[in-house]
Amino acid sequence: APSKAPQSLYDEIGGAPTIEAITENFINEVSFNETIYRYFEKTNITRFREKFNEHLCVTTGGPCTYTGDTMLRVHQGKNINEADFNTTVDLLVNAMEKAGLTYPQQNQVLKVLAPMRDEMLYK
Ligand code: HEM
Repeated sequence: APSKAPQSLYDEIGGAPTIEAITENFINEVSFNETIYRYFEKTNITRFREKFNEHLCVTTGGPCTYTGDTMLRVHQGKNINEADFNTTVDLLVNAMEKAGLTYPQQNQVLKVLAPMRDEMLYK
């Protein structure tokens, strides 16, 4: 039998509805975390939702184009420290958990995001 092409993580987790659920959960998590919410006080949430969603779609191998700014540019001037970065990752993990991703699926996402860390810290 012909072998099937490997499914992307995007397809495996349920595609667009799941990505949208993660984004929505993440926004919710941030809004309940005083320390991290502080960074987002002046943020246009409509834009953030759209760009974060696209970014997550691309991160999971989905059929999207990211139209936002680079991670460096977006987080520049915020002087994000390691503790706050780690807290934000925890919030993202909660968001993925609540969207039904398994532990290995969550780790796959974090593995793709990990190299972007240096573009965000202390800029
Ligand atoms: C875990 C890795 C992270 C990813 C993948 C990520 C991704 C993104 C994306 C895609 C945007 C939207 C870009 C755009 O509008 O063009 C954004 C915006 C933003 N991010 Fe992150 N981010 C991460 C970590 C963080 C952390 C650790 C903080 C702060 C503690 C943070 C604070 C912000 C803020 C405040 C904005 C809105 C920018 C603004 O209002 O000017 N992000 N991020």
